[in-house]
Parts: sequence; C-alpha cells; structure tokens
Amino acid sequence: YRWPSPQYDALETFLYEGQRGDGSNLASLVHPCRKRTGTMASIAAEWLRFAFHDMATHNVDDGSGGMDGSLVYELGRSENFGLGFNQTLTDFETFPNKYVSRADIFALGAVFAVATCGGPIVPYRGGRVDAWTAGISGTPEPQNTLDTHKEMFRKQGFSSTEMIALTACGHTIGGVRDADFPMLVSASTTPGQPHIVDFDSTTQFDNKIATEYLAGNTQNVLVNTPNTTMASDLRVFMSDGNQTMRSLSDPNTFMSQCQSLLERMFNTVPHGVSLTDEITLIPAKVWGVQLTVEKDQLVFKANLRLTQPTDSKLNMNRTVTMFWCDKYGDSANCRGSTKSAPSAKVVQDDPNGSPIIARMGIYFVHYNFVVPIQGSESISKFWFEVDEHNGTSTTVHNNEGDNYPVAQDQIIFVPTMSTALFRSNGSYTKTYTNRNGEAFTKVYNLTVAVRQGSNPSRVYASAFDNAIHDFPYALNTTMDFSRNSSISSIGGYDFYSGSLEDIGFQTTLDLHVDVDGTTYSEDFVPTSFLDNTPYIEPSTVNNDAHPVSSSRVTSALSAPFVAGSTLIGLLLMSVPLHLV
Ligand code: HEM
Repeated sequence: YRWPSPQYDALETFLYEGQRGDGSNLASLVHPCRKRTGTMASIAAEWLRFAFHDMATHNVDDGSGGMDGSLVYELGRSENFGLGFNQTLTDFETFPNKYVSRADIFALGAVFAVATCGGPIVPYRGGRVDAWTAGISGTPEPQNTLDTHKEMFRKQGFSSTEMIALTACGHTIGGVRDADFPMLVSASTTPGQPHIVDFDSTTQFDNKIATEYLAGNTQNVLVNTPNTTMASDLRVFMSDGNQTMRSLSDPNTFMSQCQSLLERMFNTVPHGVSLTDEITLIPAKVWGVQLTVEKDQLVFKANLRLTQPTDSKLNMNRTVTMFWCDKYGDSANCRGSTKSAPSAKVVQDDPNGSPIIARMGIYFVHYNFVVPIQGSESISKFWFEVDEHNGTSTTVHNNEGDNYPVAQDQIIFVPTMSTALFRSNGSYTKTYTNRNGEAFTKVYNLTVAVRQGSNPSRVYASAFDNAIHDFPYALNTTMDFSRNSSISSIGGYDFYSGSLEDIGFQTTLDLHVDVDGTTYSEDFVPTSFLDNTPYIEPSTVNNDAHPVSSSRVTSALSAPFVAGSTLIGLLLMSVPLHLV
C-alpha cells in the first residue's frame, strides 16, 4: 500500500470507520446487531439476505451475474418479495461512489451484518462492477424441490454440501414473516409490526441453527411446518443424512465454514471483474488532503489517523507534527529549510464506528492539520512525526520513505466559496419497483481556483454520482468553469465558477485544467462539505533553518527531531466525539 490509492483508501474507510469520508455512517445502521425501528426486524438478517439474493443470479456456466447490484432491478420478482428488501435498499442508497460500487456496499453491509451479530469477520475486497439492468432469476424459494435447489446452488458455484452449510450460515439470523409467507407464519396481532418467527432461538450469528435442528427442538418454520412443500430447510439440511449439520454443531467448525463460504459468496462476481486485494487496516492513514482557500488565505489541510487500543488511555502528551517541503523558490524540496506545524485539532472517533474495529479492540484518533501556505512557495510533499514524550523514540510516517506527494497545485477546489441548494421535484412513481418517493434536484454553484499566470485554455470537471435514489442511472457528466472576477485573487490564485445539477447523494468531482497542452487533475473531490465546512484556525508554521533532506526521514523510526520540542504547548487539543 502506498498513498494515495483512492479506491483502497475509500474501501478502507468504509470497512474500518464504517462510514463515508464525510462522516455519514453506514455501519451504525446495523451495529450493534440492531432491530429496525417499526418492524423490529433484524437489520443484519435483512442485509445478509440482500447480499445472497444479489449473488444468487450468478451462472457459473457462462460467467454472468453475481454480486453486481442487479438486485435493485429485481425486487418486483416473487423470489425477492418483502418489505425488508426495500428498506435495505434505502439503507444502502446514499453510500456508493466512484470507487465503491453499489455491489461493494451490499457486500460490505453483509460483512458488517455478520460481524456485528457475533459471527466471523469475513475478509472484504472491493472492485465489484454494477449492472444497470436486471439479471436472470434463480433465487431459491421454499416450494422448490431439492433437485431445483441443488441445481441453483451449482449454478451459483456451490456444491450440494456447501448448499447445506451456506443455508445454515444464512438462517442463523432473522426469520420468516407473516406477510411474505402467511402459510407458514400466523398473522401479526401488533398493528404496523410484522410477525417474524426467527429461524433459531437467538438473534446472534451462532450455530444454534444447527444444534437446535439436530436436537429436534428447532423453531425454524422452514423445518417443522406441516406444509411439507414449504419445508425447504428440512429437505436441504437432511439431504446428506445430516452429516453437514452434525459437523456444524461444533461452534468452531460453524464459524470457519461460514467465514469461508460467505467470503466466496460475497466474491462471486461476473466473469471478467477483478476484485481488489483484501482490505486490511492502514495503521497510520493520511486522508482529506487538500490545498484550498479559507477565509481569504491559501491553506493546506491534511489528516493523520492513528489507532488506539480501546483498553488503553490516549496519551494526551503526544505531539504529532506535520513537516513539508516547498514546491518553488529557494527551499523547494527542502533544499534550504523545512516547514513544520503542530496539529490544529485532535478528534477521537467512536470505538463503535464499525463492528470490525469494535471486534479488533481499537478506535481511531485523527490529527487534523491546517497550515497557511504562500502561493509563491506552495507545497511539494509532507510527512509526520509522532512524539509520545515518554522516552521512546519518535515515529515517522512518511509513506514508506517516499513522503506523501502533493501531485499538483494548478487547480484546487474551494468548498467554502461553493454552495448546494435542494430543489424539490414533488412526488413520483417508480416503474420497476413498488416504491414511491420524493425526488429532489441538488443545484451546485462551485468555485475552483487556478494558479495565476498559467493562462488555462479550459477549466472543467468530470462530475460523478452513482448514489441515486433507486439507482436508475449514474450521473457522469462534464461541466465547465468560467473566470469569476467578482472574487479578487488570493495567494496567487484566480477563481473560476460553474454550476451543476444532480439528483443523487454523493457528487464527486475530478477537476481538470488544461495549460499549454498539459492537463492537471485533482481526482475524487467530495462535495459533502461546501460553505458549511467547519472552520479550523490554521496552526503557526515553524521554519526549520537546518536543512532536512527528505532522505533524512526515510526510516520508519528516527531519533527525536529537533523542531519537535519547540512545539509542545502549541498543540491545541479539543476532543469532540465523532457523532454517528
Ligand atoms: C434453499 C435455499 C434457501 C431458501 C429456500 C431460503 C428461503 C428463505 C425464506 C423463505 C426466508 C423468509 C423470508 C421472508 O419471510 O420474507 C428466508 C430468510 C432469510 N434467508 Fe434464506 N433461503 C435459502 C438460503 C439462504 C442463504 C444461502 C442465505 C445466506 C447465506 C440466506 C439468508 C437468509 C436470511 C438472513 C434470512 C432472514 C431475513 C430476515 O429476517 O429479514 N438464505 N430465506
């Protein structure tokens, strides 16, 4: 892993922080093993079933289908019937983006669902590619014969034995609803709340589904119904003489079997789609890096995310210092001097931000940096030093020795001079699902800044949004900016403005400027915070006259750094909890 890797970074933030870059949390919808307000259904069960039904259209024979998000166009089918699907779709709708597909979100939701209810942590990869039309049908229904089920699972890529185990892994959470299967479950007596008969006696992801079945005291209505046509779990579970179910009565076997089968289920994708590496924790993560203008000043913003064990106290004496090199002038690339500044703010995350880190026993501490930058000097690269002030040596985070590069400074986004207004479109009816909804148009007025003197031939952006209600299509468009001379130049930058309309939730921009035949680009710029960006006062900059070459900091650990000691006491500590 080397920074920046925007796809890996975005997937990692989702998996370990449970949320989008703007702090909107997906994991907290399901964690800790929550029931849905109103229906009191297990949200985890709804999410896991959703992933199964999205995957179930895979066909090993021709490599089509799989986890491709096509389920959203298949909800009208009887095999995908139920309010739980529609509510799950609403849960997921706002989260996909350019680097995290809708199907990646479905798989991620299922990983959260299993982990938060006490199941295994299923290794997670991204890179699924979304379909924009319905796939083939093929999701098992209880009235199908055993042979039909075996053939359906074979097509999905699972053997008859794996069919038994995978169904047990799915049916350890959730249950059957009266409205969906009135022949199996008696009508609810509580208005507005379905009658759900759980598959086993716990809401946890455990092997009670197997042990209660073997003991003959299961409450699973797909086993002990007098309507034998509908007793699909009974037919499936006993199809190998109960051999697989007996093996699953060992809790460790159950967990490891479910972990590997669910991993395969989540990674079942159409032929030709290649998934990313497994997303593992980035111990010291750089995020939110931005050169911009705030309060009439050119500033550079960056954040360093460190991990903290939940069972230990955060060291309040710790200082985290950002160092950087100028891009232009006498000190370009730290030839003459190196600049540094302490963090402007420290934010401790909720230890329950994601069920994955909750289980790992860690949470995140973010060191936010905001520093003023002279346009004539700019910034070429940066790195961090962490000093615990407890006698241990200083830790350097420098991107495996390369330092963190600031790729370009020709075009920068200025969120604080940009706005988004919501315009309601009234109500409308979908054609391909049974849902009704309100639609809106988000009208953006966006401002970017371009380095003075570059005389650009074109200033523009590619706008992308695939988080659109009901996923009818993705916004994928180009917009142009024109010189906005009503804003006077700041820090060596001229301002350009443009407008854009979107009906989705997650517009991101790739900014471009064409200068002398070269295109400079800033990739994947979020628009979630604009003129409402929380302001952080920039830190005071230290100019270290002692030349520090970048090779000075290539090791992971280095001796205490001279400038560090002058910074203690300057550190502004404020510790609000990130609300979920
Ligand atoms: C022969 C195969 C299968 C059949 C016939 C089947 C059938 C069913 C049925 C009838 C329900 C009740 C749905 C409702 O009342 O709305 C259900 C629920 C569920 N199924 Fe399956 N299923 C099968 C395999 C699987 C697999 C492989 C998984 C995942 C690995 C899975 C996960 C779930 C979950 C989590 C629920 C509970 C949903 C909730 O409570 O909202 N099922 N299944």
